[in-house]
Amino acid sequence: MPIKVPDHLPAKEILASENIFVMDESVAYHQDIRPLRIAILNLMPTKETTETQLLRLIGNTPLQVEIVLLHPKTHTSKNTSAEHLASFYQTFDDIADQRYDGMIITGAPVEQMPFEDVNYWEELKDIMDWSARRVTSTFHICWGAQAGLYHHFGIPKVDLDNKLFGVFPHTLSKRNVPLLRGFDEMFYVPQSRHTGVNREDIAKTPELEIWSESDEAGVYIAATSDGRQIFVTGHSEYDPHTLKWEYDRDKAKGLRIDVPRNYFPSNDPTRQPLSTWRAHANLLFSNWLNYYVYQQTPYDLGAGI
Ligand SMILES: CC(=O)SCCNC(=O)CCNC(=O)[C@H](O)C(C)(C)COP(=O)(O)OP(=O)(O)OC[C@H]1O[C@@H](n2cnc3c(N)ncnc32)[C@H](O)[C@@H]1OP(=O)(O)O
Ligand SMILES: N[C@@H](CCO)C(=O)O
Repeated sequence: MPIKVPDHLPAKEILASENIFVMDESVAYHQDIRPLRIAILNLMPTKETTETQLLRLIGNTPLQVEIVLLHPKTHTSKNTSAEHLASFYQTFDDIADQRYDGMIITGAPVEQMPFEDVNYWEELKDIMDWSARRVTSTFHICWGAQAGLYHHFGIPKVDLDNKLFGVFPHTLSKRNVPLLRGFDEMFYVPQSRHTGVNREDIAKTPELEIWSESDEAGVYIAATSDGRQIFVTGHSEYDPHTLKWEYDRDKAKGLRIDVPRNYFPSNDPTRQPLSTWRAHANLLFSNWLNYYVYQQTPYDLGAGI
């Protein structure tokens, strides 16, 4: 939450230059409070795991948040039961006439096929177009970020020579960005993908800025300068054991898979991995909810965006 200070206090300028959020008394006086409405488009096959991971991070805020879970109606889920979807999920048709304060579009294990071969691609394009008009800020994760960069800006995804798999050091590429408030100069992020997006393609797109990247893992966060569209290539939401689960799964299937980098103590897969990214993940989501959703969204959603 912001620090509220008298309008002309000298410290205000210093704190603002340090990327600390300071709010004028006059703004604070006029700020109304209501629960935030967040839609999560869950494209993962492991839906219940992803729900838990995202809700854990979204729940780490003093703000009240109302969640609607969405799944694509043009895809029949193999790994999630129809009962679970019927009990807890809606589809885009149910909410298309509404506005939301925030939206999260998750990753999906379809990165190695062309976007157009994904059976819910047409539906996803409609949802992404709607999000640009009707959602204050949309947070895209991994394949969701690749899909958003491709659909909104024509940026292609590219195959990597080897799966990018492990926990990698990342740095800040732009200072004074509210999403990165409180971040360390270097922080860790799990990455688990066979594809990526070329830095040059993002850098030459006038609407986009690069906010964080990694020597080994490439661009981590790109966004429109107003933060209404945020694209995050890694999986900060992953639990401590998620990469181990993916590694064991692929080993059991006889697939060629390297030990995830910088993950197991001494790179020994028989040892228990430790989370080194949880603090940054919590900060990333609480900054997004606060600065790009709560502080930006109109009190009366019907009247705004
Ligand atoms: C790059 C990123 O975004 S990383 C995020 C993705 N990561 C993950 O999904 C990790 C967890 N997933 C997994 O471990 C595996 O997908 C498993 C174990 C759940 C299932 O694997 P498999 O049995 O090999 O594949 P399966 O045939 O069930 O398809 C897996 C998923 O791919 C997706 N998929 C496959 N083909 C298509 C297609 N043509 N169109 C759309 N989705 C497709 C679906 O989401 C499907 O699962 P769902 O029907 O339950 O939604
Ligand atoms: N993180 C995913 C990548 C596949 O898209 C997995 O390992 O299943």
